[in-house]
Amino acid sequence: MKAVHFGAGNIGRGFVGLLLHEAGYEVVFADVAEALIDQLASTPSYTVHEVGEEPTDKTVDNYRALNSRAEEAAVIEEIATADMVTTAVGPGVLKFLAPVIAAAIARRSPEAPPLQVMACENAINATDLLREAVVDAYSGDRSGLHTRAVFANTAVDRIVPNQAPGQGLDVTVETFYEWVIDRTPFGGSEPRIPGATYVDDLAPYIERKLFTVNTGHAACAYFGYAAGVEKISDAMADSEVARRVRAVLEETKQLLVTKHGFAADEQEAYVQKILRRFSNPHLPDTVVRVGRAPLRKLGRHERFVGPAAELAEGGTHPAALLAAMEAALAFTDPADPEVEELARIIGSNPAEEAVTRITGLDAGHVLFPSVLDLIKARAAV
Ligand SMILES: NC(=O)c1ccc[n+]([C@@H]2O[C@H](COP(=O)([O-])OP(=O)(O)OC[C@H]3O[C@@H](n4cnc5c(N)ncnc54)[C@H](O)[C@@H]3O)[C@@H](O)[C@H]2O)c1
Ligand SMILES: O=P(O)(O)OC[C@@H](O)[C@@H](O)[C@H](O)[C@H](O)CO
Repeated sequence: MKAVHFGAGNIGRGFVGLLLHEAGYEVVFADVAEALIDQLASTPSYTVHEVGEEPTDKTVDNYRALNSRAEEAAVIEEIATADMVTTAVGPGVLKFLAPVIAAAIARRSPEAPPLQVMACENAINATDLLREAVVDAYSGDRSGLHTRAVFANTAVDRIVPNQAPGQGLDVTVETFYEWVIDRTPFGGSEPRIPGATYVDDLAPYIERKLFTVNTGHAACAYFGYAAGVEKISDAMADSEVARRVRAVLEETKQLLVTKHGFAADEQEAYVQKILRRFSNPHLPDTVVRVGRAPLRKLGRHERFVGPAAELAEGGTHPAALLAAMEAALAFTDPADPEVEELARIIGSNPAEEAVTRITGLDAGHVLFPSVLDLIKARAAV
C-alpha cells in the first residue's frame, strides 16, 4: 500500500506519516522545502519522540521523499499509482496542490480503486475545500470523477511544536493523538488505519476539536503573549492566563453542548484533558507557533468568530471569546506575514469594512458591533 503525503513538517512527520507507517503504508512525502526533502530522501528513518508522563520513541522508515515543486511530474506519477493522498500543509495551501492531484487522478488506470483523499488540516471540512479545487482543475470527465477518487473530511489532533534546530528529522510530540475520519464517503471500503477512528457524522467531532483544542490553544497563545510569556505551558502556569482560557472554553462548551448534544460532564472532561495537554511541561511549544496566522484564525468559520457568532445568534454575549479576539489583534511576530497583513487591513480601511474583511461578519450580524469596537480600539493604538 502506498500513500503520498503533502507537507513533511511537524504534523506530517510527527503524526500522519507515523500513523500511516504504522498502518503498513509506504509513505511518499512531498514538500516544497528543499533542504527538508533532501534530508528525508537521504535518511532511511527518523524517530518520533512522544513526550509526557509515559514517553516513547517510535521509528518511521519505509518512506521516500519528493520535491513537489522541482519533481512535480514524479509526484503526479506516484499519486497515479497510490492508494491514498493526505495533506498537512495549512488550509490556504490546498488550492496549490489541487492541480497536481487532479492531473494524477486523470492518469490513474480506470481499473484502479478510487484514490482516497484526506486533508488533515485545522479547518472545518478542509477536504471539501480540496475536493472543490480538484474538481475545478480536473481535465477529464467530471461526472466520472467520483469513481476515480473518494474525498473524506477528517479531524486531526496532536500537539506537534516547532522542532529545535539541530534535531534533524526527529520530531518531538505529545503522547496524545486522535484522528477522526468521516466514514460515509468510503461506502464500506475505508482504509485500515489502526490509529484512526471512523464516524458517520464528523461535524460534532470536528467542531468540538476546533472550538475546544484550537480555540483554547489560540486563546492561551494570545493571552500568554500579552503576559510576556514564551512557552505555552508557562502561559498555562500564569493563573490569570489560565482563568481567561478557562472562561473562553466555558463559552464554547455551552455552544457545543447545546448544538451537538454532548453531555455537559463529558465535555467538561474533554476540556480538563485539553487544559492538561496545554500544560505539558515536556512539550517545547510556543505562543508564537500557536498564535501564528492570526488573520486566518480570526476568519468567519474559525476558532473564535465561528463559536462567538453562533453564541451571539443564540442570545449569549461571548465576552471571553471577544477578549481572546482582542488579544489576537494585539499579537505581533515580525516573521509572520499575516500580522503585517492584519495591521494593514486595519490601518487602511474604515473600521466597518475591516471587520468584514477580517472576520467575514456582515454589518447586520448581532456580533458585528462588538467586533467593531475591538477593531476601532485597535486602529486607535
Ligand atoms: N502542529 C500541530 O500541532 C498540528 C496539529 C493538528 C493539525 N495541524 C495542521 O496541520 C497543518 C500543518 O501544520 P504543521 O504544524 O505541520 O506546519 P509545518 O509548517 O510544520 O508544516 C507544513 C509543511 O507544508 C509544507 N508546504 C507548504 N506549502 C507546500 C506546498 N505547496 N506543497 C507541499 N508542501 C508544502 C511546508 O514546507 C512545511 O514543511 C496545518 O493545517 C495545521 O493547522 C497541525
Ligand atoms: O495549526 P494552527 O495554526 O491552526 O493552530 C495552532 C495549534 O493550535 C495547532 O497546531 C494545535 O497544536 C493542534 O491543532 C493540536 O491538535
